[in-house]
Amino acid sequence: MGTVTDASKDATGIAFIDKKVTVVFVLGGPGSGKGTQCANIVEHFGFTHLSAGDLLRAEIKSGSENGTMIQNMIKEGKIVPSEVTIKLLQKAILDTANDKFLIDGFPRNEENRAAFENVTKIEPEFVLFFECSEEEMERRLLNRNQGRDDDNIETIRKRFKVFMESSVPVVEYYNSKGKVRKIDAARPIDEVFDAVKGIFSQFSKKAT
Ligand SMILES: Nc1ncnc2c1ncn2[C@@H]1O[C@H](COP(=O)(O)OP(=O)(O)OP(=O)(O)O)[C@@H](O)[C@H]1O
Ligand SMILES: Nc1ccn([C@H]2C[C@H](O)[C@@H](COP(=O)(O)O)O2)c(=O)n1
Ligand SMILES: [Mg+2]
Repeated sequence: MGTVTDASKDATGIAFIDKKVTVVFVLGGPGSGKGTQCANIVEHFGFTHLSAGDLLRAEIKSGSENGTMIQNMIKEGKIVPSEVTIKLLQKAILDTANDKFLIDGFPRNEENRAAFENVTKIEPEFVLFFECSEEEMERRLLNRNQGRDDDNIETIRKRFKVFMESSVPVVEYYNSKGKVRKIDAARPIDEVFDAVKGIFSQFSKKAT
């Protein structure tokens, strides 16, 4: 892991990422199975999974000064300002002694994408994109039963709208750079992972 000194910290006190890392962005609609497949990739290929949504939910629980703002935005299905999310991602990357990261649910809009690139100078290796119909995603979210504030039909519909309007353009941006690896995520979990494995074959398998 790279050395972090005061001189390498930015104006917000967060250190620059001065270690060489491999980053894969994992994108897809709400409920497309990003978290489920990231857990499989971690187990088989030794990546560290950073879910932007999980980091934001942990920030709410921690009692941070941004907690109420984040909670309100998540309840409304809106995207939290990039500076907040990027700071959490930077800290997680620096605090982890691994050099391979799955960044799940980020970048969610053009602001996320451009700010991450400007601040961290990290280019993703590729973007893993889970494609699934809204009908199937809605069914999965309503059955998830993890007590998430945003897994109710009203917020789910708002999340779908934000995904189409703000997140799909980010996928299109990376597609124009030849970086998107698209997966049919409507199939059963094991079949989706078979397709994911093919894409990750360039990374060595974790020793068991
Ligand atoms: N291929 C699949 N077939 C059926 N159910 C699935 C599949 N993949 C995931 N699920 C289930 O669907 C629900 C949503 O999956 P998951 O949490 O992985 O989605 P997500 O893309 O991370 O969603 P979010 O964006 O809301 O965090 C979970 O209950 C999970 O067990
Ligand atoms: N880059 C991000 C990622 C997530 N959020 C907020 C808004 C999402 O609806 C919510 C849940 O994310 P998920 O767990 O479904 O990936 O978290 C955000 O503002 N910015
Ligand atoms: Mg998730």
